[in-house]
Amino acid sequence: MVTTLFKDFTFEAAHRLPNVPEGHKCSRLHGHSFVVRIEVTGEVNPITGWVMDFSEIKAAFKPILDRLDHYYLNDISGLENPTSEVLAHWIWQQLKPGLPLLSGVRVKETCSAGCVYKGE
Ligand SMILES: Nc1nc2c(c(=O)[nH]1)N=C([C@H](O)[C@H](O)COP(=O)(O)OP(=O)(O)OP(=O)(O)O)CN2
Ligand SMILES: [Zn+2]
Repeated sequence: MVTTLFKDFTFEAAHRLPNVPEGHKCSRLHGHSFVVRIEVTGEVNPITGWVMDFSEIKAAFKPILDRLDHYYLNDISGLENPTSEVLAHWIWQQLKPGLPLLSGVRVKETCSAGCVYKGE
């Protein structure tokens, strides 16, 4: 049986979007309480009853979370234009080598807006 697990993380960060049209509100410095959902897809082990321990997802994501929480995202290499889309792709690239079962990265900037990246 194959299932998809998810684990949600939150972090606070500031950003601005440098490539939006002049006068766009997002060209100004502002912050979000970002919510990131990490999804992992795999076979359920018949003995443990899980694909992997949720704590393994937490451990894999922690070093990445620590690079984002309470930082100015534009200062991070690869996040010079930190849209939700760019951030989701960046997180995927950082996380996939250490979490091969990764199947999705969802980034929510606000309660009503965000994106999902599921690999190329
Ligand atoms: N496709 C994208 N569009 C926008 C992004 C993005 O990353 N990808 N980002 C922004 C801004 O960062 C903005 O802070 C969030 O956008 P928005 O949903 O417009 O924010 P509001 O809370 O002001 O939304 P309302 O529903 O209008 O209150 C913009 N667009
Ligand atoms: Zn924003």
